[in-house]
Amino acid sequence: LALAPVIPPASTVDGFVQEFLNNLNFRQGVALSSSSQNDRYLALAQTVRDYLMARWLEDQRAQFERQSKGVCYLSAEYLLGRQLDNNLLASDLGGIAAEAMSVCGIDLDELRGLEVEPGLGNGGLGRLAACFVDSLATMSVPSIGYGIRYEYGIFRQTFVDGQQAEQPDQWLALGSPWEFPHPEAAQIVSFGGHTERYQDGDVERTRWIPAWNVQAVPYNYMVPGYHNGRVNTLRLWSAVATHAFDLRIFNSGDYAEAVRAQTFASNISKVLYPEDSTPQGKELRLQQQYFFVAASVSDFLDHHLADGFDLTKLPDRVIFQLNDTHPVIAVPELMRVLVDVRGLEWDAAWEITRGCFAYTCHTLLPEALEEWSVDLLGRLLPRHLEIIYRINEEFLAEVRETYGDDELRIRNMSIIAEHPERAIRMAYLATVAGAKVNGVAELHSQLLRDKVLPDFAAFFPGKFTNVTNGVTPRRFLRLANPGLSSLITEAVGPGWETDLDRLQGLEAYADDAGFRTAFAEVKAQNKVRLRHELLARDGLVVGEDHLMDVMVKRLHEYKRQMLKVLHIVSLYEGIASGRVAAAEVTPRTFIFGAKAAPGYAMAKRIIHLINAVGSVINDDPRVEGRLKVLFPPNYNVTLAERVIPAADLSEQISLAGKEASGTGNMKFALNGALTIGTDDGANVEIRRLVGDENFFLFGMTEPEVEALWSTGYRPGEFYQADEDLRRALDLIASGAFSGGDRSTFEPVVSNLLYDDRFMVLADFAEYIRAQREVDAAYADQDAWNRAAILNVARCGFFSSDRSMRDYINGIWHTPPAL
Ligand SMILES: CCc1ccc([C@H](C)CC(=O)N[C@@H]2O[C@H](CO)[C@@H](O)[C@H](O)[C@H]2O)cc1
Repeated sequence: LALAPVIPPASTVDGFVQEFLNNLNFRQGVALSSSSQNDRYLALAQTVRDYLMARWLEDQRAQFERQSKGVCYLSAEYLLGRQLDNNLLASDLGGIAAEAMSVCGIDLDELRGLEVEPGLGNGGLGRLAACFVDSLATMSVPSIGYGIRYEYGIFRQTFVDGQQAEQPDQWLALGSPWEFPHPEAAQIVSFGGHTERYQDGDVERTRWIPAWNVQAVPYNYMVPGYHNGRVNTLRLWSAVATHAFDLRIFNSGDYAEAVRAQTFASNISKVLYPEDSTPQGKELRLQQQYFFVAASVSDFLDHHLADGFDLTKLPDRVIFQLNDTHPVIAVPELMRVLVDVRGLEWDAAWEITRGCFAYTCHTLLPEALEEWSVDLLGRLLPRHLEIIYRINEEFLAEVRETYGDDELRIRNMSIIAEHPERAIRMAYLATVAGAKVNGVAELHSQLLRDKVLPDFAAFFPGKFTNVTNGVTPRRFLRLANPGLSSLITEAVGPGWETDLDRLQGLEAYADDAGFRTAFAEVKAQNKVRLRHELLARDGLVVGEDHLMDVMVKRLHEYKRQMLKVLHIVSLYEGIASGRVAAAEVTPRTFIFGAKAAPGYAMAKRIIHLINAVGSVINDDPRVEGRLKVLFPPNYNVTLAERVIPAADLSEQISLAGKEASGTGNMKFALNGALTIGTDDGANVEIRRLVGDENFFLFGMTEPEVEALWSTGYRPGEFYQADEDLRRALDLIASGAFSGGDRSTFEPVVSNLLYDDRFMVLADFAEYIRAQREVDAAYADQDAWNRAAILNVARCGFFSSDRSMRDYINGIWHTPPAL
């Protein structure tokens, strides 16, 4: 019986109904007649799980048996989005489920609306991890995603008087049907304490005497492949105390003390840090990083290697991909386990370790590169500090061998920064230990080599590479845009979902008037759907037959939401002043979606300004029907799936050299929106593939930005020289959007006039020029739709499956196990 295969339920409507009712009755413990909507949703989720379970268990067994090389993706964030529809799509059960639910008198649509998305990430990095694990499963690549099961994900954003307010994200409150706890596979993770040397025969060894421990309890999530019968695992760790409750203290009446250990421990996986660019250097953050990394490394060594596995062969068995610097403490952790626990020699252990890691950098902002103070790291992880010191010593010895006593270079390349305080440069540690280091778009990887880590690029020839990001076409095209998906299938046949280059087949249809009409109809339908969504969700009214001008991404000054605001204010000022006839302005609805890190004051002011501008414009009869500014709160994956298919214009307007890649830009292009953008991140590759004529390029290039910066950038000069710019800034400064109170947005205006680190004023004129081209182009709907179809046809490259192929061929060497 033990070896008997697990039989999934019958893939028939009756089979599904039976399974559903079983779950409702026996798992939820309710009868259909008395069941709540949430009971029905949970039972539905459990039923879909049951259909995927057999594949999952078989896959786990087969992966262990095969012992072929696999990927362990280490990420502090996974922005998964809702699971129900994706799992129904992957298992091709959508039709059966809808029918089965109607047999039970249930509206599947209502149930899918109940799902709370797991917001276990901030933005680009977290969503990319989710797209990558989806592609790895769909490509049958042996892999495990490891991360943290935060009790509270990214905060829920609401607006109070137009200002961002944050509420805790209680995503687990109504149960989480997609997770499987495995307390039996818990790992012990230690912290603090000290190290001591001891003699082991003629070998001097080190042992770590920790001060305290916690348990890491794994929760498994299914990652189903698309129509390939495969299910990979995402294992997220939750922290609990080793001794949850002290009865003796409880009986002494000190209840808080009795559970202090539990509270202390569970704090580790309590909440996601909402920063996505500036590390706060908080101890709890380092605890979180070490917690999931230590649990993951031990989990893999303990549960995924065949008995008697020869650890020197580990690099042929696994690659740990470091999703930015957040999991880099895994490097000294593997060294500790190999040397202190498994008893290997240092050199043998280092040989293994540097063959097992690769590092992806996701940023260009110097302030986003993590550094941990030697004090903090030494106190929390004393053994790891020792190991990092030795790694650095041996590395600098090699540097010295190559360059001699070039002290400046030594200091510049040292993993240990000396000023302002002694700190560990985590990006340097990742680069020294990683077999490969990659950026996430060609320009980004070039700048990594030339500007961010030039010494390392010179010292480690062949180590630096590029893998341009991608997005999963299952969620962001097939699921989010069913209208366009069926048009594509009609045109190029089925199968493009797992072979996105087949979109090229659409090229010919760009010249087919009938297809253009059908395409335009789909876009119009998606706009109607969004109109209903925003009205129901936030009471926001999308303009009829408006150009949908969309900017959705985290709020950050380098992404330049302020440039978008100045464009809107400039249009409004033109009409309000009577200088421009309203009829001359292309009717536009501007949609913003953006969360600001709670501690990022300027970002929060800009959110306030966007809402303030919106409420004035939306209530001004002079621009009625011409300009609309909508800012639905709490932008997340679910809202993205609604907004992106309805967009005409995708705003990718960061200062050149600042956005590592962007992935929203890819999702918009694949959904038939045209991009207005700078030559930054992956915009460069999008423009190259879709053609200059199908892309609205503007602004300085990265070298021009460098040149202007180095010659001294004086934003005030641009203000003086550009009348439109001056009028727009003056209108904001006048208090026109703050009830006449000039002080409200003064900090935003003066920051642009006297600092403007991301050169909003310098690129304004060019941006306005490009926006006028957009107006002109949009006036010819047929030409616009032709360009939009060509964007879809030429963006198959931006599938995360292609990204995975690049990682597999260039970094991991983990061929699919078919
Ligand atoms: C420690 C604070 C912190 C947290 C997250 C991050 C991330 C690296 C920020 C991030 O999400 N970067 C984005 O990663 C995407 C996926 O590669 C890129 O497409 C975006 O350009 C990049 O901003 C930096 C610093």
